[in-house]
Amino acid sequence: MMRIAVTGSMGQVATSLIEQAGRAFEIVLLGRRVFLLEDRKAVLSGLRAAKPDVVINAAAYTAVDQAEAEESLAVAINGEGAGNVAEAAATIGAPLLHLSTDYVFDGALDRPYREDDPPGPDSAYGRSKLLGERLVAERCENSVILRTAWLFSPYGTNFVRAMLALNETRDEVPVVADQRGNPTSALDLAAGLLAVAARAREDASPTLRGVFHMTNAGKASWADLAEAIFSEAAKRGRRATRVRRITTADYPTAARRPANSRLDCGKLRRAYGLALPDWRPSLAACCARLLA
Ligand SMILES: NC(=O)C1=CN([C@@H]2O[C@H](COP(=O)(O)OP(=O)(O)OC[C@H]3O[C@@H](n4cnc5c(N)ncnc54)[C@H](OP(=O)(O)O)[C@@H]3O)[C@@H](O)[C@H]2O)C=CC1
Ligand SMILES: Cc1cn([C@H]2C[C@H](O)[C@@H](COP(=O)(O)OP(=O)(O)O[C@H]3O[C@@H](C)C(=O)[C@@H](O)[C@H]3O)O2)c(=O)[nH]c1=O
Repeated sequence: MMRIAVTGSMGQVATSLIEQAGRAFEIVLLGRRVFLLEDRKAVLSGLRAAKPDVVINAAAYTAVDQAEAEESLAVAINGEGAGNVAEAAATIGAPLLHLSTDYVFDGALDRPYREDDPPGPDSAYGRSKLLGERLVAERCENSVILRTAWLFSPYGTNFVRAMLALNETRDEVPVVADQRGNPTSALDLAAGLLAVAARAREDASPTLRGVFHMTNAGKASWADLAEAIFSEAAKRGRRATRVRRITTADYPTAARRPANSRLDCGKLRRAYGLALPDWRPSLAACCARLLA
């Protein structure tokens, strides 16, 4: 059975990988208790001891607003830390799947971003993730960098869980309507990552390496997503919370987020024959679980 070492034991993606792997893949979780990404030697000895066929780096500093005040920590984990994982994966000879984000783009384009569009992050989190992409590409040729976006799942911290918590007490919630992206189920993403891992292990062709976008199909603004979440809640007899559609200027945050961060996933479909489904049924399934 294929053995996959996953960094980030309690994270949304790591937990979703465990759920989707079932009995088909053996997942070895390497959480913070095993090593910190910043600790180069510990990363190498931890990955060496795990003896994986493939490594998935799902660990990261993901607190977007907090990163503005802690950029050096975000860079140490998402930049240098990702580089440490890449160096270790190259040393042990395992292909690496590394996760990155739509926030590497500034959001000025008015179409979905392609892999070769120039990045230009406006946030500390985005800059730290872009450095991670560069170090992974430099230090591990045998790597696949997968940019995803707007993750939701029954696990961890995410926008869907935040909205369902607000639904318990609020009749109306203001939500920004002028940032557009691709809401993505971490469970759908995990299924896609396992398919990429299996293929990447068998086939080292250059067309299967490099940067790829992987999100659910379909776009939304945060306000659209909130409306869909509250509609799922109302269907199940919960409060009918309304969304007040506001602008980014009406909702000041420490970090600047892209106005458009939709990702074009055509390259993944052409190279790997993979496309994730529309976000709406996956959102409904996630809400059904959280509201059960
Ligand atoms: N969430 C989102 O909306 C998006 C996420 N991504 C990317 O996807 C990946 C996974 O994200 P997600 O699962 O949501 O993240 P989470 O925040 O849910 O989990 C991240 C995990 O990283 C681990 N971690 C944090 N700091 C360190 C450290 N210093 N050393 C080792 N491990 C550490 C933690 O592991 P432990 O459990 O052991 O404490 C934590 O559970 C990340 O690369 C992220 O940038 C990309 C786009 C969107
Ligand atoms: C909670 C809340 C947020 N918002 C806005 C703030 C922000 O512009 C937007 C999203 O807010 P959040 O802070 O929940 O999401 P954010 O942390 O920006 O999510 C990002 O996380 C990182 C890890 C990624 O890589 C990105 O792809 C993306 O998923 O919604 C509202 O308008 N109303 C609200 O009640």
